Amino acid sequence: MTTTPSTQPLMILYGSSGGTAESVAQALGMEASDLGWSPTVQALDTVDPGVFDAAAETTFLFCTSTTGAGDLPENARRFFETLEQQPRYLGSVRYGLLGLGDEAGHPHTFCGAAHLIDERLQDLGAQRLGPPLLIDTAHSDQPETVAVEWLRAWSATHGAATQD
Ligand SMILES: Cc1cc2nc3c(=O)[nH]c(=O)nc-3n(C[C@H](O)[C@H](O)[C@H](O)COP(=O)(O)O)c2cc1C
Repeated sequence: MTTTPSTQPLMILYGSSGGTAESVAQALGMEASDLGWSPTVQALDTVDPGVFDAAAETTFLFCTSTTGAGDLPENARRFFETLEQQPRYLGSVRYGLLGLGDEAGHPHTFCGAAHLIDERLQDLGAQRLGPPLLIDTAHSDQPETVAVEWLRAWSATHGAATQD
């Protein structure tokens, strides 16, 4: 538990093909509550880039696996296609990023979807808060635990209590 609770909204948006990134996102949401955030957890296909209209008061956390050869999961595609077709300036958007992938199985496209999301958001002016966490799920029995530990450190650095 943090000693300086905040009520800053944290919107956790996930892309997942087989459910692992979804499970990680749910674990992040539960931990984020304990850390004093006001989190929501949603699949990327349940929202559109209009969510960025709330960027002044909301911090975003993207969590995605990779499919194909470095591709976005199906449920993350429409969101980023819309953003590409109807680009908008994201200068007030602050986000954290988690990628899940298989480094040995896909060495050239490891966490490619997370990198795609990162490039698109930064191209539009968004600011990433800290380095992304890239989890090799082929060598991690507990990606949820790894992600939650990362969130504690990330939140201590980038949580509302540290922002003016
Ligand atoms: C068909 C398929 C293609 C994949 N391609 C990649 C890839 O290009 N890069 C990567 O890092 N991981 C790749 N992976 C690994 C998944 O991203 C990884 O297993 C992840 O944990 C799956 O999470 P999910 O259940 O949320 O989709 C692939 C997995 C499958 C089944």
